[in-house]
Amino acid sequence: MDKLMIEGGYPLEGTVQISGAKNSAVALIPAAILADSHVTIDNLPEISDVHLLAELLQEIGGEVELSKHEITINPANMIAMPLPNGRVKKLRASYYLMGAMLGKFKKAVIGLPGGCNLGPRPIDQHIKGFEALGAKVTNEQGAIYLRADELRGARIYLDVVSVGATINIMLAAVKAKGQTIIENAAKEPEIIDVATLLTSMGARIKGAGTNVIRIDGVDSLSGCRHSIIPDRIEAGTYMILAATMGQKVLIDNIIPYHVESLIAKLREMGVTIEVSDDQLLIHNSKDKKGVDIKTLVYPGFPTDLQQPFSSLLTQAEGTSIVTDTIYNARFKHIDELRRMGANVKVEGRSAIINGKSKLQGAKVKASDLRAGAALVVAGLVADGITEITGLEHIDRGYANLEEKLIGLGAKIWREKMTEEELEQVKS
Ligand SMILES: CC(=O)N[C@H]1[C@@H](OP(=O)(O)OP(=O)(O)OC[C@H]2O[C@@H](n3ccc(=O)[nH]c3=O)[C@H](O)[C@@H]2O)O[C@H](CO)[C@@H](O)[C@@H]1O
Ligand SMILES: C=C(OP(=O)(O)O)C(=O)O
Repeated sequence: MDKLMIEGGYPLEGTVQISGAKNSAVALIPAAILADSHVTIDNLPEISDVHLLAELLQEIGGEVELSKHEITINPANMIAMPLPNGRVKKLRASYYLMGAMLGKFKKAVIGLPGGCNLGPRPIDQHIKGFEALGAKVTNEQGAIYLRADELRGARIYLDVVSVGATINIMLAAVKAKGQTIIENAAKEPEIIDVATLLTSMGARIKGAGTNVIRIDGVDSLSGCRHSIIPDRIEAGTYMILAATMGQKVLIDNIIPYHVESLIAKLREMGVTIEVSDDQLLIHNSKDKKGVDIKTLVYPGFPTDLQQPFSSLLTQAEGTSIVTDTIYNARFKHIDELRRMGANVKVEGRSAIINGKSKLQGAKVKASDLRAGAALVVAGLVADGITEITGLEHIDRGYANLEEKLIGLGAKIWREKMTEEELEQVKS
């Protein structure tokens, strides 16, 4: 097992290329199950979630060719093999196997998903959707059993705006008989990306990206080629890094419209941002002001950027309040930031950050993916060396992290953990 080492204090300058979106890729790969022939997906990010899903598709008989930035899936010989354990627990998006396999085979057995531990992450809205389409759903010893004689379109109102439930219901509904209407649907760009792939496969979907999605079921779906949208969360993380430690950083291969809430908050802090078609140029300012943020569903401020943004706020003057309305326990990075010298306390669903603090390198642990990103931001600005364990979380979502940061002038590298450190991780 490796740990990430950062020697802080070096300014960042240059260009960083943004990879394809993790949260699209992890839905597009399971969506390929629904096709009758080869589906090729490019602009694929090199992250562990993609590898895990490729292996899961192979477990059910898929032929998968995976190269650096492209995956081709031939679903022709797939079968409804139960996947109750193992890899499904290692990522969140394995829940999309429920919708895709139910849509294709009318049955599936899938273990409960893993993913970042951010407090309770129920899947009741996914199940409500599957049941409305005619599936019988039971939870037996931690695995979800789904079975339907026939899937029939239905009107489904989501009680909670959920990215996962919206996509999962789309996957189950595209081959159902008749029309499905998803009301109070999530509007994230990744939902549009999945709808675009399904439409290229022959599905009939209207309204993706709005809060009402209409799906007219079709009998069969064919193979196609699809290119993944840029990762707005990875882009946002580099924007935050640039605002923390950058001089002039160009964020390339990005859809600026997808990060408008972050652009607005960075400008409010005093950061200068030049926006063009698919690039953003960030000029850092030494005198940044603290701001308050509240995470909301898209197009609000994304919860996935709340953690790295907290690290930036430790470097801004004054008091900032960060409130997460999506997850009530997404503050595991705060204790680690305090160990590095940040003046932060958590009260209920908010973190109160008093800046500006001088951060000191320390041994810290990434408890989840974006907590890891928060610690990378803090490590780059801190004095001395920061050692980050829990890299398996960071590797789920950041493609070529060290390579990209070294390209910007950071001092960052991986080292093997010592026996003693491995023991501590296990205990
Ligand atoms: C793989 C993927 O795309 N992950 C993203 C997805 O996660 P995920 O799809 O799990 O997140 P959701 O949008 O479903 O969750 C939003 C909120 O709804 C709640 N909820 C959700 C489903 C449900 O059936 N019942 C319920 O109560 C959740 O607990 C949470 O409080 O969207 C989150 C919110 O933008 C992001 O943080 C994750 O990066
Ligand atoms: C919470 C996240 O991922 P997941 O839903 O895959 O755990 C994330 O990407 O920040």
